[in-house]
Amino acid sequence: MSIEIVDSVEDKSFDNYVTIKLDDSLYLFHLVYLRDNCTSEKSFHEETNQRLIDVFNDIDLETDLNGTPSVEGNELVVKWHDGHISRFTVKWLLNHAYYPSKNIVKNETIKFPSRISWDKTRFCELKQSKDHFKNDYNHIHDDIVKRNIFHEIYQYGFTFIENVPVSIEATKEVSEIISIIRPTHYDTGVWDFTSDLSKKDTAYTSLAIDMHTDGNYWFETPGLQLFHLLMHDGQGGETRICDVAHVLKLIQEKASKDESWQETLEILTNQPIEFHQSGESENVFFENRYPILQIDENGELIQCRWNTSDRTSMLKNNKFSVNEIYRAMARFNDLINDSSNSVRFPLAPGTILVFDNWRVLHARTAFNGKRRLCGSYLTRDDFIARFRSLVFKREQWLESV
Ligand SMILES: C[N+](C)(C)CCCC[C@H](N)C(=O)O
Ligand SMILES: O=C(O)CCC(=O)C(=O)O
Repeated sequence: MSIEIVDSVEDKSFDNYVTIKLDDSLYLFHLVYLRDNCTSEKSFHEETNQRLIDVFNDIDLETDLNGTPSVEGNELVVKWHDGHISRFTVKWLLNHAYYPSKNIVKNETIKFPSRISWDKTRFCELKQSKDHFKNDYNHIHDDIVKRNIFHEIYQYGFTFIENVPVSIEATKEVSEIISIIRPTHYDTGVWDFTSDLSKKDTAYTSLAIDMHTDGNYWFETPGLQLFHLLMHDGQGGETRICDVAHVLKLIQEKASKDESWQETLEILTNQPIEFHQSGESENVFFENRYPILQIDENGELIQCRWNTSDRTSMLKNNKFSVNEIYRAMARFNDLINDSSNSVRFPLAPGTILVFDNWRVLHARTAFNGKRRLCGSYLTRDDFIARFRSLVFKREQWLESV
């Protein structure tokens, strides 16, 4: 595919551009964009994959954005008036084309596997199938490479790892294989708790806790959460989980047919709700800037923040009437607790449950007897970064940054 320069302006600073013809299509690149993204040794650090030239501080924006484009071999070459020379391959130009956009790399190879939402029926099908959620501690590194653990957490929002030694050490080991343990005031590492109110939170009691995500009172809510039951010599204490990605689809489906559900969706995705953690006198946490459901421009779930026990009693800076807010919350609560949308199972020593705390709600039934649960909060960025490096070869990724 050969490059043909169709048009260019080269002496008007930010307004400079070059229009090229590639494969019978026209693409326009502003010269400031090409200068900023020059891949020459002087402009870009090959090993760290970072810019070396700061286009805003290192060059004179009035004169150094002026350049003369030409074609040499099969590369677009820009000779800048300060003497610097940039060269761009056809693949780079197509991959970075933005006017119009034609991102050949991202469309074809640099996409994460799709997320797969589930209800109770789908959960049971997956759980009963022989090739889902059957990760084994003794083969954990194979299970990671065989596209299970990381893929299941990313695609389904949770997974199980079996045959884990019933210990804090093994739980820490598994946590650190998956991501980096997020230290908090509960514990700087793997937390190990029982119903002794050692921390002033109902998790440290034997009370039931309804469906919730943890850490809604933090700006940085825990990305993943990991549970490993160490022992329980009583009844109850069962876990329930629900996929909010699935519940969001149900709400969107209802909203597409019913105005009152449109308002419900509007409230859930736009009304900021306040959360707090005030049980500990020396640590009082509070966050009030986010709605129950954050969704992206495609209507996909970014994050759910829900916890009836940690929600504050304040509803003052409202975008909606209080009665409508409660109606919307009640509808959400009904859906997440609907037995067709949630599953219930006992945790068991030796089996780790790890889940996406931005997507999967969890709950606990009341219990009696001595119960010891350990686990960890895991950072989300490091999980996604490790997952990305499993899914993409670095060179694939480099072409798209
Ligand atoms: C997990 N661990 C027992 C350490 C803390 C539990 C904190 C629960 C808190 N109400 C929240 O929802 O964030
Ligand atoms: O005790 C459990 O099973 C879980 C407690 C809980 O929900 C939490 O720690 O967030």
